[in-house]
Amino acid sequence: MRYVIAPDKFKGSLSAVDACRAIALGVRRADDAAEVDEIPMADGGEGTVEALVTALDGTTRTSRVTGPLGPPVEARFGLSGDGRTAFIEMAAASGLVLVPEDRRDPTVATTRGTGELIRAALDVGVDRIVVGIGGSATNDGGAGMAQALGYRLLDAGGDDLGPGGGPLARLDRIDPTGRDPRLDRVELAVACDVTNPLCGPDGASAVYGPQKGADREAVDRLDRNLRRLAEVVRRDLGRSVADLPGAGAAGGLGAGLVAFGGGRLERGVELVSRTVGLADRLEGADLCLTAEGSLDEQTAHGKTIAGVALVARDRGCPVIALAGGIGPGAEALLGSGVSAFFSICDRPMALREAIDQADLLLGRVAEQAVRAFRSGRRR
Ligand SMILES: Nc1ncnc2c1ncn2[C@@H]1O[C@H](COP(=O)(O)OP(=O)(O)OP(=O)(O)O)[C@@H](O)[C@H]1O
Ligand SMILES: O=C(O)[C@H](O)CO
Repeated sequence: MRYVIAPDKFKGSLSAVDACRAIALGVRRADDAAEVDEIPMADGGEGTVEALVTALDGTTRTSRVTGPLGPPVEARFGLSGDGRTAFIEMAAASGLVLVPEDRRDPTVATTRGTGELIRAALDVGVDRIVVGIGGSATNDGGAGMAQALGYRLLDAGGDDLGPGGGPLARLDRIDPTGRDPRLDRVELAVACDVTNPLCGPDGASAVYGPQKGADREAVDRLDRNLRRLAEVVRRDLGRSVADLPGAGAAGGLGAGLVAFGGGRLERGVELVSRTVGLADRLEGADLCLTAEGSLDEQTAHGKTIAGVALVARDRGCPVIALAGGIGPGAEALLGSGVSAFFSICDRPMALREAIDQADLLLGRVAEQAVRAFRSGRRR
């Protein structure tokens, strides 16, 4: 039988590549004639570059860029095997994981490093850039990225704004004169991990500000500032960005990539699925195994497992989902292409233990799931 293995990462325990490997071992134990296609998946957040580079036989490069709080970080980006497409993950340059918990502050954290990574990709001469956005430390609407790409964001006195979502309160006008002209020659595809709009109760600041260290007062201020940015963008650049689904991903970087880079926003898992050719690879497959660290109501709303299941359903391929933890609302997946889901935990255990043994546990449950599937088929 032919199996497609298309898991996301298990945050904190396994990368998507590791998860593929663990599941494949289990599948082969249950079916020694198994034909296995391993496709590491991602939703735009952390792990996106690794998944795409692996799926497309690409290579990686490292660039020294401005970190979220200023001091430089070494950030990795990917190139497809043919060198035509670059894969960037905003979290590599401007991610929350780069900032210790007690220093998280989206009023000062900047996306400048992400803009510098885009410049590094332009230096390579690619004609398409895929930017995965999510897992950010920032809430600056892509202002820092814009500055790295040559835009000037000016206050009423004609001074350039400093880094972060805070200074946007003083934004008076945007001067695009110094914009990197190479942006006109590339296609910018943006893989968003969420579909939130830029502002308001469902916007970037209100929903994701607190996890980045914003208190109530800061959330209100950041929300007003992003609204101001959207107004000035509309007036000076002629683009309406605030209400696009995904505009509020990565602290409004979604909106910024459309406004300053002419990007197109897409749900991350859909863009990744298309880029790795998931639909074609599912054609004629007997079973798809997908997985993610945690499976709950959110998963059903467009995260990796749900996205993989939709593509598989279109191809008539049954899907079994495996997860570290299963939370309330997971049943919603059963109506959208997932035949069954299982937790990898085979007895009551602490999270630490489940994380430490994730590859072993994942392989075991994959093996049992395939045994059950095959015995059902034989009847
Ligand atoms: N091996 C494991 N066993 C049990 N639970 C795990 C394991 N690995 C991860 N988890 C749980 O899954 C959670 C992370 O879920 P997941 O990997 O789906 O990331 P996420 O935050 O939903 O990712 P993203 O926002 O990038 O989509 C962890 O906080 C942990 O509770
Ligand atoms: O970075 C963030 O703000 C969240 O991951 C949502 O995109």
